[in-house]
Amino acid sequence: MNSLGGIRSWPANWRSTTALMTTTENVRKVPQVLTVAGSDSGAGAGIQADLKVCAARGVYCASVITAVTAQNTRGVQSVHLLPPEFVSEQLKSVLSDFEFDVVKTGMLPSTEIVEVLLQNLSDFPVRALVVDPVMVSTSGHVLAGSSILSIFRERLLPIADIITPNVKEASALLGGFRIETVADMRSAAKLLHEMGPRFVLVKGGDLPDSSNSVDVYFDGKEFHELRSPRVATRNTHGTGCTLASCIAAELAKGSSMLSAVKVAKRFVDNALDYSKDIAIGSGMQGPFDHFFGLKKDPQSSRCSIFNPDDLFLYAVSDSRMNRKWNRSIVDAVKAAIEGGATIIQLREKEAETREFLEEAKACVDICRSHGVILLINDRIDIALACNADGVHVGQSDLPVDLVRSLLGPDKIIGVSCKTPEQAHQAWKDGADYIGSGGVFPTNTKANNRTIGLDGLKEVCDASKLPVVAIGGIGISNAESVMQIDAPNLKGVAVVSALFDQDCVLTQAKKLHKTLKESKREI
Ligand SMILES: Cc1ncc(COP(=O)(O)OP(=O)(O)O)c(N)n1
Ligand SMILES: Cc1ncsc1CCOP(=O)(O)O
Repeated sequence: MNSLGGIRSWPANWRSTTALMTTTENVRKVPQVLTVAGSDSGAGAGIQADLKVCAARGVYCASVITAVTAQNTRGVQSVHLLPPEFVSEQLKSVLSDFEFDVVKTGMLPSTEIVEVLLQNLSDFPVRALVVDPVMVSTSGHVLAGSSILSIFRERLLPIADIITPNVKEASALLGGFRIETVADMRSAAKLLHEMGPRFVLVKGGDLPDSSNSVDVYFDGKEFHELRSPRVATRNTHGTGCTLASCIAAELAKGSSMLSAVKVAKRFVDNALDYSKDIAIGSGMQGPFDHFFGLKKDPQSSRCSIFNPDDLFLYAVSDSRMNRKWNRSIVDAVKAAIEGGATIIQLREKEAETREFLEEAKACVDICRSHGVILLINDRIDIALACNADGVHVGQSDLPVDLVRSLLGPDKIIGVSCKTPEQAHQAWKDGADYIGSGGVFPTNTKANNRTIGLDGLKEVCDASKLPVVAIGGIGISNAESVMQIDAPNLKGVAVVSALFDQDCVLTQAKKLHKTLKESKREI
């Protein structure tokens, strides 16, 4: 928090000071979040959603209730505000006892309740504050009126680490600022940032006419547009609370802010997708299932953190090239990420196991701090030992179904496929994506049959999984790959175009720009 005192070392000391540390022998400190929000009797949003999200993400969550709503899938029938003194009693009770890593706020329905929250946060400082400025329910019911706007602007936002308004809330906080486009969202994020929060996430789910939902993240210097395909479902009640409490949970576990936001967005997207057909209640806004990640059905619930758009610029490392250019894997990976790589694979064919493990661990740290996925080529043992996000295997490596049983439901598995039959098998065996190529001739992999753009298209057409193209791809031909007519082709995987180059950072930036200018964007 910015000015209420307490620990103010974000983000440099964040990892080292939080979460999971053993305080004395046999005592384990569990990451802890406090949610200060309203109760939803239908349990899709509010306190109930926050508790479920934290449980699903492995974080303890305590709850201070500000209001009780009579609410179901048809809407909000009635709201009962708790007396501010009693909200204060609850706050004192838990803040004086627990060591919260993060406080997350939801429905703060009156100025008096915001006042008691501010007073208690001043008395009991916490490390981070996530503010979801809840104002109107999904069904259109006002949950916090315009009277709270000035205390939000003047006193709550300045001490928030991140605020997560939707476009209507952002507009209200900015006195009616019109937000109709992603460009408007960027302007709004900038103006909100000037009010004092360290990070701003403006959620664009309510913007019309886009097949993607775009959220705009601003850290005071840089913007990130986080896109995901819209899920056609009535079960969207509670998405805002879920996103904010997942951010809080990930921060409590030690994530950087960008990583927490990316994981939270994927969590919401995957929960919506998993739950799109469930039927709870008879109204227009159904709840979704926060515990999809715990289900064991291999086809539907595996990839709790995998977003196919991450395949956009897939950087595959190569030890020979790093040696040739005299740089470490870690430096190469860092430069690739800084240049725009959206996923990293360590493909170190000649590395000694022990040395590879140490390098892989360092790369995991870098990737986590940037919110970028890291996969290991072929080596299931290294992937498990360094807790990578998953593996990429070929047709002559361990079979995918066995890899899945070794890695469990949450890890990402990619598999190389040159034919429609292999693509179908990969899906049946529980892979998350396929890599298809060599699209063009390459010197990086010996004796590798080239399948061309036509072969790639055939594989994409047959694949139920997202596809990334590989083999001989670089700045000069990336556009021709992205322009093949295949909606599941999500990006390109490259080795030499990034790593057999003088400057990885420059090449990654150029390739990222080329891909963005070609047909598909994330
Ligand atoms: C994204 C991606 N696609 C394909 C490959 C090739 O993997 P594989 O067939 O296992 O060959 P090797 O990489 O082991 O030579 C890949 N690595 N990444
Ligand atoms: C690993 C792999 N699998 C198919 S082609 C290939 C090599 C890709 O390397 P480059 O991007 O340098 O052509």
